[in-house]
Amino acid sequence: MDTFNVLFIDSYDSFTYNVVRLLEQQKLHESTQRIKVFTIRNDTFTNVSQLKEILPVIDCIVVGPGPGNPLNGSEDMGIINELFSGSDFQDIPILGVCLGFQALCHSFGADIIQLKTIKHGQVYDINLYNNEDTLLNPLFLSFNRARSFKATRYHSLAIINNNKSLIPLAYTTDENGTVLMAVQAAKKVPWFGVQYHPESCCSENGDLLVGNFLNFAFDYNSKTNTARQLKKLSLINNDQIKYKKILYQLNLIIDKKPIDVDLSASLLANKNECVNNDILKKIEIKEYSINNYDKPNITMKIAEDLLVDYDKFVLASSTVNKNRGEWSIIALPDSNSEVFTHFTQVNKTCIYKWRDPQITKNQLDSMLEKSDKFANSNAYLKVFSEAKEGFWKTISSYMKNKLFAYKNHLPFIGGLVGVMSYEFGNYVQMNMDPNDLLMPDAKLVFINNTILINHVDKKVYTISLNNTFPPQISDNLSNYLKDKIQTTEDNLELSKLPKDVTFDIIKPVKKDYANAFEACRNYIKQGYSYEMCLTTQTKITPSKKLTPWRIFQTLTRRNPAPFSNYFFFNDIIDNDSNSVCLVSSSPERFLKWDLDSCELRPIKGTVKKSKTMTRELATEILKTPKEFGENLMILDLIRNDLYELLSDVRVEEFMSVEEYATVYQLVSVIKLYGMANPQVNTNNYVGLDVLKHSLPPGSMTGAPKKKTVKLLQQDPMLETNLNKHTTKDTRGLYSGVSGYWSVNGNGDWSVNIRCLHSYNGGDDWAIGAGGALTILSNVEAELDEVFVKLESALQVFNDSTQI
Ligand SMILES: C=C(O[C@@H]1C=C(C(=O)O)C=C[C@H]1O)C(=O)O
Ligand SMILES: NC(=O)CC[C@H](N)C(=O)O
Repeated sequence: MDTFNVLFIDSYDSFTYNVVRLLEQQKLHESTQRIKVFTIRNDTFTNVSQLKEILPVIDCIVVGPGPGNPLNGSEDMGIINELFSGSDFQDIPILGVCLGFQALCHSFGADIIQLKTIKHGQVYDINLYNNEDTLLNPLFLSFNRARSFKATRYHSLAIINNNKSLIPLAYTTDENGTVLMAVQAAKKVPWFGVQYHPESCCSENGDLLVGNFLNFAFDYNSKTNTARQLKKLSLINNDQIKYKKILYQLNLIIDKKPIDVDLSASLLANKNECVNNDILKKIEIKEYSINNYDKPNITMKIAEDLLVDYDKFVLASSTVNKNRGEWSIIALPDSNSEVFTHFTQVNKTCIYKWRDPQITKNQLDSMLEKSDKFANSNAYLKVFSEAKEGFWKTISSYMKNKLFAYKNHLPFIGGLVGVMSYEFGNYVQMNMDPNDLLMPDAKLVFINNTILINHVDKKVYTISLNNTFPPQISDNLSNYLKDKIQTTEDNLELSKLPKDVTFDIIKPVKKDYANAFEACRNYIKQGYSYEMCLTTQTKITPSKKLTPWRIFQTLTRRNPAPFSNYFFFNDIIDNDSNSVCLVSSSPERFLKWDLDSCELRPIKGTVKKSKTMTRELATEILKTPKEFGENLMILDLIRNDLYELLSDVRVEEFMSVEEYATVYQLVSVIKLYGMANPQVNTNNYVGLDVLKHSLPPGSMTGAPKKKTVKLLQQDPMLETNLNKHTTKDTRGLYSGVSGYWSVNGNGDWSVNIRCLHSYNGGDDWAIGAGGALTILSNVEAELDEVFVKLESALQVFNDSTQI
């Protein structure tokens, strides 16, 4: 079947694929042609004549939203201004959305202004002009003229229509007065534009609008004898094929290849064959009941009472809620555990075994410095050059023949656990200074032996992938769980750190924050960003070293959270003092996946708890335009990240209020379905692809992601100046993720916030804290919010147990 080809021009926006999917979901009334959207960037071509070449096989063009301003020319717009100003495209239907709309209007001589009151993530009533021009206008066909409809706005700039050749179709009213919301270009030119975002999950009639445009384009192409149509008809078959090929190749420029096409196949194939699977023969699972004691701190008790002498990673829930915090995981690395470390600073990966007696810190350092490729024959050790991209491949090829769908109701039965930094995510650049200390950006350890705790069903499981679960631990555990656990009262001492240790704490400076805040505001005003997550770092140096575990014990008691993680990577025998550590008490799941679906739970919107701040009051505050807009922007951004890969994305919870130890948070839940259906998931994506694709978490960047990450990182007045007291220029593990990828195909990763991290085994620590800035933010309130978040982890170093 022939397709109706839409060329989508993306300006590196974070809402692009919401529009693309909306277009694809529409149907043509007069044709059975399927709508196919080909997406390119505004700078994919260096000039429009290259685009002109393929016009005969394109049925219409959609120019999407994006950061920047048409007045800045090609730097922000690529070929878009040229497209609208040249005469070669006046016979192809074009729809401009937001930035695309502004560029269209600008090409007709309309003025672009900065709105006095800027609107980002705000829902407004859109009204149609009630006059001759709009009554039968194809763009708003079947719209109910008697009433307005709601739509989301994301714009700093607006159009003043002082030009007769632009026909105004819709408007809204706000503090700025009447703001133009939709136009048709001069009557003979088949171009339309909308200032609002029809693709936002809060916009009404988005499908009707884009459907109308596509149907208009179809009619226009069939009824109008344009030069383009004539050229299309005159193309001989071979040329048609040639141009179509070019179009399909263009669509591949934005790389959406899965990390490894075989991953999902091997997972699903193994599902049926697992009875004969060699791996399965070695698996050993024991189940215990814990009816005696059901507090979430059972995880800590097991670790404290039974595992003192063992290396362990803990992914605990210290609060239990439906669908998050139901499970705790204690992962036990041992000499069989492979450790995968990636350093983005030098583009290198190391692989070795956990605490291999033959590997020393010096040896590893010198290899990292010197060799491009090195394998040590005595020890199991590999050091080689690869970029982030390569590291994803390295871990997936390691896991490939270990994956098998088995006991999928258990979240984790063994597999990779670990941490990833902010810098490990997309768009973040590292500027390496040769004198910088090397800090790993991803650390993953393969776990064979696990203790799994289900807080809801009150069950404990011991699981070994290779029949090596330490008998000592399972014996002790079984006795421990059989006896009524005596110490139901928690040891209060642990909610404080030892009295004889003092802490030197360096916090960010208010003035630097105010400067950075102002700089962010300017970027937002100019239309470069809609929301920026500005973050700070606080440095803590203890007078005497405390173990990471001791700090974790206090943190989980002081700030219970569904994602309380403990990672101490003392994986080289003589290197405890240089080890990476993360102790977190995060409320925020980034991404959970199973074989068929993914769940993301971005948090945006924070209110401090206090005696007078009730849940009702917090709910009221959290639904004000400021918090609503903050959350909606990230919600739409996450939809976009998922839609880029697959088509079945649903908002399952819309801005729920959740209560934590020190704050109320506004949370939305977005799910992606259809990964197990090969007809839908034609690229064979698995959860790991979604993780790779959507890091760093949108809630830690702001929107649009690419431009905002760049501004946060490269403008020296922002995070660089604000965090100069920490000497390092990176966010590190803060703003990254930690979690697992189980061999049964499940995964769960939380955002590293409300956490402490150290790169020297705990000699000093950093706490990151930040918040999203929008045009509605106020500097005092934002700084307060940063300190509230900071305090949720920093309170560990206060003497009091009061919250
Ligand atoms: C940046 C932090 O938190 C992020 C920002 C939030 C906000 O702006 O409301 C809420 C949760 C997190 O996504 C932090 O805790 O440091
Ligand atoms: N969402 C957009 O496309 C925004 C367009 C433009 N950068 C503005 O701020 O007005």
